Amino acid sequence: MSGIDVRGLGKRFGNRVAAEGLSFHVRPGEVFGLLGPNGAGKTTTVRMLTGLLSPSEGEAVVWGHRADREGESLRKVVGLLTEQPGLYDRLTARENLRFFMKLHELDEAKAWPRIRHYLARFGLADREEDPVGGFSKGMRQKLAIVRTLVHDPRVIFLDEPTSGLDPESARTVRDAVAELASEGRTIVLCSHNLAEVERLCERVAVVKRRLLLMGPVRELRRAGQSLDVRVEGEAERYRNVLATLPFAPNVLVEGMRLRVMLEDDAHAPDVLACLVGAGARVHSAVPAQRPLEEVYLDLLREGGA
Ligand SMILES: Nc1ncnc2c1ncn2[C@@H]1O[C@H](COP(=O)(O)OP(=O)(O)OP(=O)(O)O)[C@@H](O)[C@H]1O
Repeated sequence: MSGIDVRGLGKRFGNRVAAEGLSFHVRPGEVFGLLGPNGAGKTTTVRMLTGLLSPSEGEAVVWGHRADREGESLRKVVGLLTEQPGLYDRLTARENLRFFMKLHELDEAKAWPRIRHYLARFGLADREEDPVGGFSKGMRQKLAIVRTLVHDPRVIFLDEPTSGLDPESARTVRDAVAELASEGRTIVLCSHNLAEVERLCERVAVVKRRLLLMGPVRELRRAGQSLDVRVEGEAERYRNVLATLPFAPNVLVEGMRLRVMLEDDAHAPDVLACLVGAGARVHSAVPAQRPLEEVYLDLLREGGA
């Protein structure tokens, strides 16, 4: 089966629970975001899904291979970009890539055209013969991504792929990620860059040992929608009257502005009627979606231990 299927996956290190009860499915062609604060268990999860760590509970099937039992066949279909990709400084870019081609027992003649395509894609075509020791941080990161792709993996795990890249290089990487997904590959992106996750991922899972929330990015943002109202005079005086509404919206006040958090935007007219009924002169009312970052931080504040 293609994609990733995770059921009740968990890992303990001694008494410490790094992950528990994780269940989710990622489709082919999907870019799936794995979010969570430091120490939430993302790396542990990725290591289990790539066969590097055996789970304490549950199971994962990655592109048809049981992650805990079929390590060898799994490695053929999975590419992993870790946070600190080890490249050999004394070797050239080409020698580094050849080393990994050998590990994967690839037919070099067949693989090079594809690899050269990626080198060109990431602006490294003319650096093939240069020792990696002289590469900038960004060039190393891009070479590490090319290395992740040497064996043409169907499932790609990317841990902070744009970390240390300048905006232009970050965009090249984002475009490449979208392209790889459009070719039908499954991509799991671990990132603390929520704007990037918002741009690239269709769905995200927020983890903190367990799964706190999972869903399409669009829906998560909708859950964080608000109505930004500008009134005449101090907005503070309307705070109490809004609190009497049956759906009791959460209200932030700043000068003449009220930010009214709504669970359902069908309540927006009730909010406005209530304000006008209380004598407010409303200058503007604009529906706004909160950025994923705010929704995420709220979730972690409220969220499970
Ligand atoms: N090999 C290990 N031995 C003992 N504890 C470990 C080991 N690997 C991870 N842990 C623990 O498991 C928990 C989850 O760590 P993990 O690295 O998976 O988090 P993360 O979400 O990837 O964090 P970050 O965003 O900081 O990279 C942490 O408490 C960590 O100390």
